[in-house]
Amino acid sequence: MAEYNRVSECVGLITLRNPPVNALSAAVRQGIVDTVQRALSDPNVKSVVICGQNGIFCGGADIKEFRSNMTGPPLIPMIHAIESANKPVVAAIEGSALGGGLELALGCHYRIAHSKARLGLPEVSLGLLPAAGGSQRLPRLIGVPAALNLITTGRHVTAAEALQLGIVDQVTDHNTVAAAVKFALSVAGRSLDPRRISTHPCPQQPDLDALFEEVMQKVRQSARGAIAPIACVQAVRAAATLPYAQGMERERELMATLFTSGQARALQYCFFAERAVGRWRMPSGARWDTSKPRPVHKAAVIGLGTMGRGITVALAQTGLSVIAVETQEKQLMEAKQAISGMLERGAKGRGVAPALDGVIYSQNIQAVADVDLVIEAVFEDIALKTKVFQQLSAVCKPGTLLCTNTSALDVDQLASETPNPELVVGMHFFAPAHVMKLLEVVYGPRSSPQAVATAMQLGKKMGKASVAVGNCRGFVGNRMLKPYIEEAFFLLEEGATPELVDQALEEFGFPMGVFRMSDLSGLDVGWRVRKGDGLVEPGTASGRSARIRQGRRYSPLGDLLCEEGRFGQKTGRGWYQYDKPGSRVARFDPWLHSFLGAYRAQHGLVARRIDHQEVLERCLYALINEGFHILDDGIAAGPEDIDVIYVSGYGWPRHRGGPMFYANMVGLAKVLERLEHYQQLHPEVPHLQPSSLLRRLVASGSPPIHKWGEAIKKLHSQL
Ligand SMILES: CC(C)(COP(=O)(O)OP(=O)(O)OC[C@H]1O[C@@H](n2cnc3c(N)ncnc32)[C@H](O)[C@@H]1OP(=O)(O)O)[C@@H](O)C(=O)NCCC(=O)NCCSC(=O)CC(=O)CCCCCCCCCCCCC(=O)O
Ligand SMILES: NC(=O)C1=CN([C@@H]2O[C@H](COP(=O)(O)OP(=O)(O)OC[C@H]3O[C@@H](n4cnc5c(N)ncnc54)[C@H](O)[C@@H]3O)[C@@H](O)[C@H]2O)C=CC1
Repeated sequence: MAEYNRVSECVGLITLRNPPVNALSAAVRQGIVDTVQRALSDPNVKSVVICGQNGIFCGGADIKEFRSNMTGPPLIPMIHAIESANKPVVAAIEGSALGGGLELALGCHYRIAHSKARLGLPEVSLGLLPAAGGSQRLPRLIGVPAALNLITTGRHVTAAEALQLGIVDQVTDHNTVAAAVKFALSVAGRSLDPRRISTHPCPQQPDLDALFEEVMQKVRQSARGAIAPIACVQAVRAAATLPYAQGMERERELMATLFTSGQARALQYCFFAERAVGRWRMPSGARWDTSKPRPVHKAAVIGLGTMGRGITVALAQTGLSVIAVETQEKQLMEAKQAISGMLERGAKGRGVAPALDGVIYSQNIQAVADVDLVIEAVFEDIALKTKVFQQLSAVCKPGTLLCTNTSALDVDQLASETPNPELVVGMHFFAPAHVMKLLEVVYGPRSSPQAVATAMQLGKKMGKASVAVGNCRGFVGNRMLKPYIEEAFFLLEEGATPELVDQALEEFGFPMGVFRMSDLSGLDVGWRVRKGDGLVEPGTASGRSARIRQGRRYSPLGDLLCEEGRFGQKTGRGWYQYDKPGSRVARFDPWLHSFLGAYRAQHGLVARRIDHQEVLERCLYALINEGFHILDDGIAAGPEDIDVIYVSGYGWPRHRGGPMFYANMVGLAKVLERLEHYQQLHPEVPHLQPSSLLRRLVASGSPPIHKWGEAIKKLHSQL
């Protein structure tokens, strides 16, 4: 709703009231229509101010309404009525003015913002465009290049940048509403014609065609198949080339296509999923709203290799004091230099001072005695980690939380080696840890809810998409990756090439296909794990039996490449070749292709034609199938948890919503049918055996994804 008051005798003050972000629900839109009419028809009112309650102007359209029958007054005529008003209307912007919220403000004649406010048109990140006139008014106000940048990226700007761009007229450090009321009084009676943005022509822009061509090319490249950024460019082009009314018609047409698209559904699902994972719950019944995190002021990182360095930076950037411990002197010196460099570069990007003094370096584990939380990032070796955890238990003050960044070791086993297993959780960061958004917080049966709450809160403070997951081999992300990679290897054996597999996955929207990714992260990583699992054998045996290990189909292709010293980018050779070690541009490698040919001949495999559809079905459905096992096992609390992990940590295209959302879109029955089909063809591949949860969901009528939680509970209670 919107509340109306008369202040300073002749200013009509309209306050949007719809916590928490004053989204433009039907009731709020109705409230705005009614109160604007009231203010305009009151002869005592000379000017109008629109603000939002609780320090936030407006978070835009109510996204939850998009999936329902939208009722209430539409935004476009509402904003038009404000712009056409014969009394000045001033937007008093505190907190955020986003999407429809900024479009509302652009319909006002003046905009005053608090210095801490943020403004933006983030619709593109929801698969939409600013379709309440935003795509037509913003270019008229700030010019085509700046508007293109804001609308195609959806980025939020600070009040200072908004002032510089000309989006707002004034920025205040004081009470924004008071400043806006004062301003509204000062402009009462002035001509409003120059203030109606829709009546302006777009500022002249030399060589408009070249500009749009260049932007379109860039946007197509970065969009990876997303359609909204392209529609945003087309809408701004309409603003630049057509009269306002025709531009609005184009905006409507483009929005009509986007609004009902699967991509918009996927992106809006991601928006809510990212928030839902913060409301974590454990199988024990412990949950986010009943578990109080401990305060963390001082933290420690043990082991300053690749991961420890990034984790130290991420912690220091949140303002924590960090004790960084590394036993090897040379490593310590290198780490110090690297961490300082990362902190300086990060601070420069954010226009703040680097937190160099926030990090204290030591070679002695005793230095961590008074920290609140430790993150261990030493070599992936259970004996070493156990020793470190025992040392930490002896050194740290009582109650210190002990976290491990292990990627594959058993968190429960580590916990059981300490006197206080309830204080142990996994904090699984992804490389580079100060950049990658994802954090898996891994709890064991003995982890206390407070320990989980503390790690989750710390993750949030570091700006991570933090997801609480149960303990199992590979946790959620890497466990699902295993069948995906294995299928890619099998496809090579059967006739595919790394280029074909990667192209299919990249066209689907992954930034890199599985083989380019493997070259980037290093083939030796998986090799070490497979060796540890006893799967690697000398590469001389041939025939089918050589490719069955531990009772299931196994492809030794990755091992054979490693035996050749082909570890990927770091050695300049892997699934592709590179100009030199460390180079990034993957090139076709004739050696690899003759190697594949020889390998198939040795094993009696006849190459067949494999198309993109088979690549996608086998790699993605195998991964999704594992996701259903994970849900069935209770390792992830819901499909949103899996999807957030995949979108924020594994390059799953956001406009496809995550693997479980994708399965829901494709149709569970179809996923099941294709898995059954491939399982019949490859009976020695257990990960193609459809999960019993998938079967049961299909049998129960394939409920939509938001009902899976309920359905799983019901299915489990029937077991
Ligand atoms: C605002 C924020 C920056 C606040 O952040 P923070 O404080 O961190 O809080 P959060 O945890 O993010 O949020 C708290 C809580 O609020 C919920 N929420 C936030 N924003 C919204 C929202 N806009 N709608 C609903 N709910 C919202 C959030 O989910 C949390 O709740 P929880 O999930 O329960 O935990 C931050 O929240 C933020 O960034 N919000 C989103 C801002 C945004 O993206 N805004 C843009 C929205 S889209 C928009 O505005 C588009 C338009 O206005 C266009 C309107 C046109 C629509 C007309 C449809 C016409 C259809 C065309 C068919 C044509 C047919 C034909 O003609 O033929
Ligand atoms: N590298 C990656 O991409 C990822 C690694 N991980 C996990 O993070 C952990 C660390 O991995 P990396 O950083 O890659 O290893 P790394 O080999 O780069 O660094 C490990 C560091 O620990 C130091 N160290 C060893 N024993 C120590 C001790 N007792 N006290 C203090 N320092 C000690 C070593 O000197 C070395 O500098 C491993 O458990 C790994 O599985 C998790 C996610 C991703």
